[in-house]
Amino acid sequence: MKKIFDAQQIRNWDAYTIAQEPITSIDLMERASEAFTDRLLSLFSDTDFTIFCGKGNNGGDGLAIARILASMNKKVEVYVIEYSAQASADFLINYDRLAKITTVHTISSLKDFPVIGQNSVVVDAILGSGVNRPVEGILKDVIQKINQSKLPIISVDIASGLYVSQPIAGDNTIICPDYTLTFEAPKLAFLMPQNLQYVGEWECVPIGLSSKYAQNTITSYFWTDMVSLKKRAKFSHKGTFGHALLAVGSYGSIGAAVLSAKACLRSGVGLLTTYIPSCGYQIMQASVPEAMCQTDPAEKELSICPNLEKYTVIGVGCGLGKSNKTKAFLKAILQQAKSPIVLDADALNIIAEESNLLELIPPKSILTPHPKELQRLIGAWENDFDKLEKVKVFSQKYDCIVLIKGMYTAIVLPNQEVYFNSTGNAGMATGGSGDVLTGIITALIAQGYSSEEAAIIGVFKHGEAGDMAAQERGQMAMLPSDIIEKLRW
Ligand SMILES: NC(=O)C1=CN([C@@H]2O[C@H](COP(=O)(O)OP(=O)(O)OC[C@H]3O[C@@H](n4cnc5c(N)ncnc54)[C@H](O)[C@@H]3O)[C@@H](O)[C@H]2O)[C@@H](O)CC1
Ligand SMILES: [K+]
Repeated sequence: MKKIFDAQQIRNWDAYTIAQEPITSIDLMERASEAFTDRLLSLFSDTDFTIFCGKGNNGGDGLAIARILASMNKKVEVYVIEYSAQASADFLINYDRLAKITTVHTISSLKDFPVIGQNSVVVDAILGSGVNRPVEGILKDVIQKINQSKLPIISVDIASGLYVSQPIAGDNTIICPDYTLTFEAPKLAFLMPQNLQYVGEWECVPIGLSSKYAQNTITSYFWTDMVSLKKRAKFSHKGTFGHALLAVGSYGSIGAAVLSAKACLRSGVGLLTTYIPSCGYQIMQASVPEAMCQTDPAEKELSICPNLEKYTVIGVGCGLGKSNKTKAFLKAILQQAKSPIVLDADALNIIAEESNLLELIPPKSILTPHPKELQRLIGAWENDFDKLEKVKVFSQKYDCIVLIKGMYTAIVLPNQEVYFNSTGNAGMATGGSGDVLTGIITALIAQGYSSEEAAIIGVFKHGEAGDMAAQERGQMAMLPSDIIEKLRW
């Protein structure tokens, strides 16, 4: 798990490391530039490099990277953009160091913009995490020219012009990189779908910033790049791992019920009962013999709430449909459930239509909407940051955990913490993936994980299994049932 910091916290992290390690700021810049260059060369070993530098510390990095590349006999052209009379102290030191070994060009107007060789990659070291306003004048012109170059662009730390943790206005001019190699930790901006073109592929390059600072600094944003599981006790029996009820399915959607049940069983649940419309009985018994099966008196839909007393946790929603009988069934479930439940798909659509049901959701329940379902619950949003804020308000108001599903699924907790998930791929954007996730999360709660843990771990393992399935089959061919097959705990 990594913490995600805002621009001010990043500055403080830098300063703390300089004071506590101790290391001079110019040496920290050198360390960052060496780490960047290492990774750059593993991506592009046979190319030339054209480096555009601003005059802050991001530009200072660019100059140091140029010097390191030149010292390795790489062909490097360096351009400093003259948008300001001021420059940072470390920029100036690196300028002098570089000017001793090579020519440093300047760009004062567009006529200074070079013709870049076709074998070159462009390194964007114009503005970094210090950007605080839209670019104008020569900066804007150069960024536009670079974006038009059609050459691979690698941004140092963050694309020039992109804010670390705030939305950008529609007309901002920003570098559109192929790669961002960012220092130490992810930036919130990278995780917002609207910024995709301003990030490209991204990865963190460790530069040894203080781990103590990271531990002691409070943030509400986290990056889940690993999870830890509880050890399964040796002397255990099926009762140790809970008894889950999955109330799922309707005529034509028994497949959703089957997927959620299989995923639940593959995720360590002790006992599973599926509660389905009677039309699904044979299908369920034949395809999931490990699960007990109880049927609703109605043939094609769920209509009556079963006795919930013996269950550790209830997952409800996959393939449910929205008939009036099912609406009444859901209301009864919400009224009778005594502990958190997992709500998916049509359970959420019904709640969105009948907002009086919101108050009935048991505290710490988990809601797993896809984007359309989310919009029905919280209304439209202006941008991804606004969406996040609206979900946070909703989560706190109804004391529930809400997933914003998609690339980097965000798990929003009632305490306002947000966990962005690192696993998963576009091959999972297909009907049935959500049913698998519901099964996984339900199983984790049955085994005694808190709702928060179950959501974070479940989303991570779901994505991890999806990545393995994609590796084997390719994103287009993989099925939700492949995700289940790839689950490993
Ligand atoms: N934070 C860290 O841990 C480290 C940071 N380093 C580098 O330092 C960068 C941050 O350096 P700085 O804080 O100097 O930030 P920048 O290099 O982003 O430059 C900020 C400067 O540009 C000005 N500026 C901001 N927006 C502008 C705009 N739209 N048009 C014109 N001028 C604008 C600001 O007033 C400020 O003077 C990082 O992105 C990274 O590349 C590295 O050297 C290593 C360590
Ligand atoms: K940059």
